[in-house]
Amino acid sequence: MALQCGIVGLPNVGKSTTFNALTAAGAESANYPFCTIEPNVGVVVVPDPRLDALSAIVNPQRVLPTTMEFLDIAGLVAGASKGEGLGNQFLGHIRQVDAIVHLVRCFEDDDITHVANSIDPLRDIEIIDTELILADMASAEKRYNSVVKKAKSGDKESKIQADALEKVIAGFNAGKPMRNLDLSKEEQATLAELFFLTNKPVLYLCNVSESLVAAAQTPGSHALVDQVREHAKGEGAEVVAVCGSIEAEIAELEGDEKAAFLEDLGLHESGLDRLIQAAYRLLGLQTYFTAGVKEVRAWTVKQGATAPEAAGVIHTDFQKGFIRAEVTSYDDFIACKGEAGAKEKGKLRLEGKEYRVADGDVMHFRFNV
Ligand SMILES: Nc1ncnc2c1ncn2[C@@H]1O[C@H](COP(=O)(O)OP(=O)(O)OP(=O)(O)O)[C@@H](O)[C@H]1O
Ligand SMILES: [Mg+2]
Repeated sequence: MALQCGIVGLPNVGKSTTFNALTAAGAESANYPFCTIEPNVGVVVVPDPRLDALSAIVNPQRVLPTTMEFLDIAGLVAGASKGEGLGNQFLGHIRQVDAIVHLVRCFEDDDITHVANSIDPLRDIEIIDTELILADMASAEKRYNSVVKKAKSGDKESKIQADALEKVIAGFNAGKPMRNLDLSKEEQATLAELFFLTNKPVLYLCNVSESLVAAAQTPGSHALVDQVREHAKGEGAEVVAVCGSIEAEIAELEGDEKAAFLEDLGLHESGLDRLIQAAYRLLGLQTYFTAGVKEVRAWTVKQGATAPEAAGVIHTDFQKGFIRAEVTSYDDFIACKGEAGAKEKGKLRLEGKEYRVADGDVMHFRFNV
C-alpha cells in the first residue's frame, strides 16, 4: 500500500482548501489518470523537473510522473483524546497515516472563525500536540499496566518494553511528543507495535494570507511564520508556507499563465510543489527513473531500497527473477546525453542484488522468470 501523508490541524484552518488544491493540481496533469480512492484520500502527482530533462533527451511517447497520497483529516479539537467532537474517528485517521502535515493558520481574516478566537500558531500547535500526546499517554499507560506484571515475573521482553514505556510516559508528562524523545533503536523497536501518534514524522505547513505569501518565504518577514520556524527548528522539522486559497487557483493554470500568475504574487514556484516534495521526503521516499522511447517514468521507492526492491515496484516478476540492474546516475545520464553516451563514457554501471538505489538513478532491469 502506498504511504500516506495526513493533513492535520484545528478546525477551519484551511486543510480541505489545501487538500483540494493538491488534488486539483493532480487532475490538471492530463497525462495521469487521476483518482480519488475515498473522498478524503487524494492521489497527488509529485512534480519533478528531472522528468522534463530526461524527456528532452529520450523523446518518449509518454511521460509519467510518480504520485503520493494525501489524506484530508477533519479538524481536531481540544478534548478529542477523550472522544470530544468526532474525537476517536479523527485519531483513527491520524493513526492510519505514515506522516503528518501539521497545518497551522497564520492568516488574518475576520470573516473566518477561529475556534480559539485569535490567530496564534504556537498555541494551536500545542493544542494539537497535547491531544495527540494524551491519546498516546492513554495507550502507553494501558500497555504498561499489563506488561509490568510480566516484567516483574522475569520476562525479558516485557522488561524491555516496560522500561521503554516508563521513558515515554515521563516524556509525555513533560509535554514531549515521542518523536522528540531520545530513544535507542531497541526502545523504538519494542514500542513500534503501539503505533504512537506522536512518533510520526511531522512537517509544519503555514497557511498565510495572499498578500503576505511572498514575504512568508523569507525568514524575518512574517512574524507568525517565524514563530513556527523557531518551534520547528527545535525538533528538526521542515516548514513550508503557502496561501491555501490562492494555491487552488494556481493549480488550475499551466505553462506561461502559471508563471505569470506566480510572478504577480512574487513567487518562483507553487507552494504546493514545495509541499509535495517536502512531504515525499518526510515519508522517507525517493525516486528512480526508467527512460525508454515508449515511456519516461518516475517510480517511488523507500530511501535505502535495494535494486530488486526497486524492480519489484514495476512488477513482482522483476523482483523475483532479478538478475542485475543497469544504472546511470541522473547527472551522468544528462551529461552524457542518454544511455548510449553514458555507456561509451563508462558511466553505465552493472549493479547486483545488494545495490542501494540512489535518488535519480536511471535504471534498466535484467530479469529471468
Ligand atoms: N490562506 C487563506 N486565506 C484566507 N482564507 C483562507 C485561506 N485558506 C483557507 N481559507 C478559508 O478558510 C475557510 C476554512 O477552510 P477549510 O474548509 O479548508 O478548513 P478546514 O481546515 O478543512 O476545516 P475543517 O476542520 O472544518 O475541515 C474557508 O472559507 C477557506 O476559503
Ligand atoms: Mg476540512
